[in-house]
Amino acid sequence: MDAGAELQLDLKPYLPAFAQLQSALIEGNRQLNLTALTTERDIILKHFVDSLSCDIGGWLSGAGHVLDLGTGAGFPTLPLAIVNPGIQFLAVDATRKKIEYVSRTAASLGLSNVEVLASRAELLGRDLAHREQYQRVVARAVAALPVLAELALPLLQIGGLLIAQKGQLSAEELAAGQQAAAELGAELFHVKHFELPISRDQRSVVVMRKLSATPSRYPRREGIPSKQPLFWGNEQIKRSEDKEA
Ligand SMILES: C[S@@+](CC[C@H](N)C(=O)[O-])C[C@H]1O[C@@H](n2cnc3c(N)ncnc32)[C@H](O)[C@@H]1O
Repeated sequence: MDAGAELQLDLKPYLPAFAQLQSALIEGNRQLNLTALTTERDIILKHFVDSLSCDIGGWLSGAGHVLDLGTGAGFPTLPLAIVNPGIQFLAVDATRKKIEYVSRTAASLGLSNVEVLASRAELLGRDLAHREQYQRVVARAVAALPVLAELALPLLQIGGLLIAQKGQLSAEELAAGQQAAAELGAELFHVKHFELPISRDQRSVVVMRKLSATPSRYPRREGIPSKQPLFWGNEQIKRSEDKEA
């Protein structure tokens, strides 16, 4: 079974770049402990193919600038940048050593469409150079939906889309995410549940669309969105983390 074909992608022209990315990740992991996934199969399926599934609905088409919030070791940015040379990606993470790794790896792959920034979403969301500047924000496995909504939606232009990649998603989390989106000037636009090719792991992509300017009181200061999530109790967060563990 061709995992790319299941996502309706012809990955053949990009295989050399993905092989190089895999070597960089294995090497980077030795020094920096970047990922728990270390077998070739897991890296290809659960990092590369999973990252590419971010665009399973074609939501990146027409986007010039995409911000990847909480990119970690460069996911989904690096796989997406390989297959979308016409889109400019800004990979953001709070952890500097991860961002330095992403920067080195993008340079070694010759990906001129990747820029990086070590910062927290709560700071960028209050910085006019970034607030309401992006056509798309992507985020894979970063936070519960209501938390992610507060971190990401202030960064979107009106009409822009947040594309959130999740593992299993409860109805409770989705409902809280929908309420948070409304509070922040957005709507729940689309939810797609699917299985990863080959491994058949459950995945969901949640898309929110920005409808109006986010009220200036959001995002709240660093750490508050995850400590006191909008419309979502700490007990619920704990249960959702237990389920993902
Ligand atoms: C579980 S990792 C996921 C990394 C990557 N997206 C992936 O799918 O492999 C979550 C990442 O989000 C980053 N992060 C969490 N909260 C953040 C915030 N408020 N601002 C910036 N980065 C954040 C963390 O540093 C971490 O690297």
